[in-house]
Amino acid sequence: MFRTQVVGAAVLDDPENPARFLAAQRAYPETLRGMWEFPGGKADPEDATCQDALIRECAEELDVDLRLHQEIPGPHPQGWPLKDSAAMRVWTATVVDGELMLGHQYDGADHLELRWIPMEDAGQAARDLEWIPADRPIVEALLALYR
Ligand SMILES: Nc1nc2c([nH]c(=O)n2[C@H]2C[C@H](O)[C@@H](COP(=O)(O)OP(=O)(O)OP(=O)(O)O)O2)c(=O)[nH]1
Repeated sequence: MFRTQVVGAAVLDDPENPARFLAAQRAYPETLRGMWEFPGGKADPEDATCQDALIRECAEELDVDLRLHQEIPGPHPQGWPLKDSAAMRVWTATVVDGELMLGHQYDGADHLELRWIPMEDAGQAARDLEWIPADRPIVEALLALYR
């Protein structure tokens, strides 16, 4: 049992045949600043489900409405283990309303940058990013889904 439930979105450019997915560069805390992650956050007690939490977090952080597709199942029912007794459930998703503020258009407080990452070349571009270490197996699982 993990104390903190985190949820994350692997936002795809196309739900069936994705060429790119979205990565977000964290702005805080200082220990994670500059590292890349899946947009999302902590599920709140007010969220009826993890899916609701993920849609809410992405509306708040990215100002877009997501449709969720499939879960990228982790090794545990609570998803993928992170640090500090937290685990993250991750879904693939697409944007159904709103515009992503890419690159330096992004002016929210949570991230330094949002970037589309190409999935071609066996995911080399994704692997080259400095991910939060706990996210690396999730990135591999995402790439494997569409290989
Ligand atoms: N959102 C997100 N958080 C991740 C990922 N990988 C990872 O280890 N984490 C960690 C970082 C944080 O300790 C925690 C999520 O917290 P958060 O700061 O994003 O959540 P939140 O928006 O609800 O934040 P807050 O209100 O508590 O500041 O999970 C990831 O891919 N996405």
